[in-house]
Amino acid sequence: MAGSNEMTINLVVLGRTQTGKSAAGNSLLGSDDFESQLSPSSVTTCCSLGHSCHISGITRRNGCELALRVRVLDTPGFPHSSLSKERVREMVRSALAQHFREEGLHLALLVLRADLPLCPDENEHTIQFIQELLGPTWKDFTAVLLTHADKAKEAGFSEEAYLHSVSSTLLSLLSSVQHKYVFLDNQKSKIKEERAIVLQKLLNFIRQNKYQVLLFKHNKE
Ligand SMILES: Nc1nc2c(ncn2[C@@H]2O[C@H](COP(=O)(O)OP(=O)(O)OP(=O)(O)O)[C@@H](O)[C@H]2O)c(=O)[nH]1
Repeated sequence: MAGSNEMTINLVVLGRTQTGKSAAGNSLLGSDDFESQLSPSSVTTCCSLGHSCHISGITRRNGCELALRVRVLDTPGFPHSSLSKERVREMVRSALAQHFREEGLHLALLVLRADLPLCPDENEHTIQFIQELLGPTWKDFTAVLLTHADKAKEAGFSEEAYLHSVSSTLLSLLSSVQHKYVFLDNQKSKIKEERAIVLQKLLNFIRQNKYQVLLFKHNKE
């Protein structure tokens, strides 16, 4: 994960199609690596890895500034408009093994839209999908990324008011991942300061989990 004065964090974005996974990946990387667009069918059809350049001013170790490097694996959504659940799962599993086999995965980001309710059936399928991918310790390695925070704000919700109004399904999901969640406005988060705030929150989650990583084995497709 780290040289003497640098640190790399490995992330994967997972979730339903059109929730803003690719946009979130771009926000975290500060780039346009991933194709992100509004579409009536799923845009992302394969996994791809993007990495940021070295970012300064985010984190320190023993009083010394570390250059942070972020790697993000973008994935096709689940459910997907043209790929089966099994196909998406195998593609993601194989990409996790290919890209994070040596260094491991620090954090999976479950991407949900803050402006849409999370319903029990959808939640159940998503959790099952993540559990199948990450295994029994998935809760330690998962944080929720609430995209479209701008829309929730436009509708008059502060973060606090939002959390008072959300479905019990989302509240219980947030509780099961030890309240590791971040609101994200993908329109704004390429701004340096906004991006730094989000990255610092993710680093705190990784620190809370003692910098542990999930390792993946190659499996024959
Ligand atoms: N207003 C707003 N729009 C967003 C936000 N995040 C994503 N979008 C828009 O949502 C649409 C879908 O975003 P994508 O990044 O392509 O979503 P995805 O989950 O990768 O989509 P698929 O690859 O089709 O599964 C695009 O038009 C984005 O600009 C956000 O935080 N706020």
